Amino acid sequence: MTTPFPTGTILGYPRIGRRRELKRAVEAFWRGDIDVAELEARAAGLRRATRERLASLGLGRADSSIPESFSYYDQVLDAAVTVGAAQADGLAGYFALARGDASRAPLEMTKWFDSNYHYLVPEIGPETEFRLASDRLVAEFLEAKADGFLTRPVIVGPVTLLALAKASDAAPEGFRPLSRLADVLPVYVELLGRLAAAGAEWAQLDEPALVSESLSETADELRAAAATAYGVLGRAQSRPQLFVAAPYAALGATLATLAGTEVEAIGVDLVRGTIPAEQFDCTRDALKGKTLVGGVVDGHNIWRGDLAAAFAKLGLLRELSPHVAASTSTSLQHVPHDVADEPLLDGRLKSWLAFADQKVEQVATLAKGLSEGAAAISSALAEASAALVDRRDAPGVRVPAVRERLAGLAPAAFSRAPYDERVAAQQAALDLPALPTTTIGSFPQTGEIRRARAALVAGELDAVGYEDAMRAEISRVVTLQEELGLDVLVHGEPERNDMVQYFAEQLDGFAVTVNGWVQSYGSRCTRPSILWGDVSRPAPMTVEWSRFAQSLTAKPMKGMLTGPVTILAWSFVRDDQPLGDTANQVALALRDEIADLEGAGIGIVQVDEPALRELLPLKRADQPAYLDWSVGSFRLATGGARTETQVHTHLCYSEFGVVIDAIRALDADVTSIEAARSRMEVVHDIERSGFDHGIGPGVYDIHSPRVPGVAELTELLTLAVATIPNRQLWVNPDCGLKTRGYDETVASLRNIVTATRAVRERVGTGDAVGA
Ligand SMILES: CN1c2c(nc(N)[nH]c2=O)NC[C@@H]1CNc1ccc(C(=O)N[C@@H](CCC(=O)N[C@@H](CCC(=O)N[C@@H](CCC(=O)O)C(=O)O)C(=O)O)C(=O)O)cc1
Ligand SMILES: N[C@@H](CCS)C(=O)O
Ligand SMILES: [Zn+2]
Repeated sequence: MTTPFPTGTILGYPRIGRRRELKRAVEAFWRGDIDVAELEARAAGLRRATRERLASLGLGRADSSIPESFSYYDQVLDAAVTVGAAQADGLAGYFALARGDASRAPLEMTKWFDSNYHYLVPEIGPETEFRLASDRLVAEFLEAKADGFLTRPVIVGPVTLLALAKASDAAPEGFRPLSRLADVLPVYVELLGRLAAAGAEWAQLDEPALVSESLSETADELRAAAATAYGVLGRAQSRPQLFVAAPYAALGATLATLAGTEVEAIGVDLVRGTIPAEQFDCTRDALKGKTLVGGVVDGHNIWRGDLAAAFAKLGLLRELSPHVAASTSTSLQHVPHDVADEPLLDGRLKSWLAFADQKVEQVATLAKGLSEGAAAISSALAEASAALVDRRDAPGVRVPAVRERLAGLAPAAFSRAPYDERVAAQQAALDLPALPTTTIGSFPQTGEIRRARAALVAGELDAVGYEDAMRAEISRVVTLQEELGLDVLVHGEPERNDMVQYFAEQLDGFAVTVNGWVQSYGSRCTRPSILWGDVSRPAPMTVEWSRFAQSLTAKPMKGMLTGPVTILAWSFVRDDQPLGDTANQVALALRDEIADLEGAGIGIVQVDEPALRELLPLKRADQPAYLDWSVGSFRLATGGARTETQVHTHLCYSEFGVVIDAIRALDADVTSIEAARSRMEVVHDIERSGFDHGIGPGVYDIHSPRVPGVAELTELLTLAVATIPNRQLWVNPDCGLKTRGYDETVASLRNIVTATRAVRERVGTGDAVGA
């Protein structure tokens, strides 16, 4: 006797904890403060609290509507470990895969679709031996069952796992992990068998790869892989009913492909995607009693949204299948826990918002509407609609002065002097050697710095005391860099809680949260700001810190800003106007900041855009328009810089090749990018692309506690100088140093300077770009 799919569910829930309990437990384990049993006990406590919470918000205890979506670090790593594609000896071994240890480098990390979450990239080759190597998913299901919950285990599906993996070092040229699909499927079959034996009635397989057009596989290849995979899993002898979820964009023709297999439920993202009318006929025939799970509540964003419109979308789905369920468009891992947990947010703003818990309630409301009819939820729909109207007309949402300034911009505002002219002017203004060394901006955010900020927030330290502490830290960092012999210095960003939130706190049009933590990767979290109104800059934001830092040294001090695209990407952004319009408002604020930095004697300004790749739409047809506005907003921010001001930008977590044209179009004088984990593979992309501005491929992987040795660094730099003209090359770490400790940072930077000097001697001292 099979049970139907629940009428309301979510694809996943935040796992870090309302007060970041998981972060604290995992980091305590890494420090050796607690043992593995204590870590497991705390994680189990968190899972229990989550199930209870979800039940209290309206999901059922016994109908498989609560997803079992916990992870100690990352869901892709979990799937890789489960099928034996990554070897982990216990939890310590699992974390070593993620973070590296004395004997091995960590797995590469990259963006999860178009979110600000990062997953670990499994390495799979012809030699990979798949086997069911972990029973964690079964154990967590049984843990829930023992507490009286019938939950729905969630795992990354086989197509996505392989499509996101990279070829192992041992693999021959051109090898693609997806070619191992037939070999990994028996492991999934075995896992499903174990889940069925444990009593699971439904299992969820996450297959976001099926919606992406940014992977190396074509849509046809992914569709064929889906047909194979779910053909096999659907025919498994003993298994729970299968729910295949395809979040993050439209599933397109693959919906019909999945419908043609024996899976029982299919999840479609109806926030980012639609089902075109022409697909209706063929899909309706194929669906044959399957449940269509409509992702109509936005898992990406925190707006309360148009609940009536969401309900109407579910009504349309009913034309395809009589079995329709309401869900979130993606896992809720991308949003914070609870609006009610924000004591400092303005009440009116709060009424426009829905965090994870409110979204669960929205799903429960929609499910009630599906079961009992629209009349049963009419007051909830009307309240959500009223909040939308209130938001549209509220003060600050549309500010005439901001809009008039943007409307009056001339095309010249988006361009600087020709590059050659800039190189000559910068050469005259700066005195840099070949292969100049620099860092990306932040130095370690020590406990002392964070405690000082916490004390300021708590009112235990006044503004003067806080500023003194930050100035002392800046002085230490400047002295350290001079001692190390770095060429272009930074002030270290100690005063920034986060590279986006710091700016959001000072710009009009933004609100910030107190407890709105969202997992970024592993134990690291951010509190994305809420961009709700028109943006403007009431006062300079960074100038006094940079002026102070420059006063301490004769070397050039880089001013440090976060670019408009990244500020948008890492905030929750208003959804009532095109992103490009909002980005240009932020850009104008940054443009004014750059002018003020120049006025304070700063000759190099870095405008970080690590999220440029992240917002790239998954569908190719949408990419040109995105690149147009994103590049445009960066150029608007930097277009007012003087010819002799050297504009840097920095990107991390991107496959450089994918955004090379956009990087070129940014027209920054110098671009630093992440490259160390992939052992400088990127220099070949740079060479092939003919990129001719300054470029700093990272030589130090700052996501790992490992200190790179002089020999290893020399090897990386030798590779770089052999491939890229010396005059273009800069030497820097992959990214900022804020997550590292001082000992490893000092040792690594010392090695970088030593290796650079050795390579400089070997290659001669041709001028650097802008030197
Ligand atoms: C560079 N990246 C960033 C992304 N997104 C951002 N918004 N910002 C980024 O920098 N995305 C991609 C990448 C990689 N991602 C990250 C994300 C997060 C971190 C990180 O180190 N996060 C910190 C929290 C940072 C922060 O907000 N700090 C605040 C609050 C500090 C705090 O926790 N205070 C304690 C009290 C103090 C104490 O006793 O220690 C408390 O509240 O309990 C601050 O500094 O004021 C994290 O810990 O997760 C890195 C890369
Ligand atoms: N300037 C920032 C960039 C991070 S992507 C930092 O150094 O932390
Ligand atoms: Zn970075």
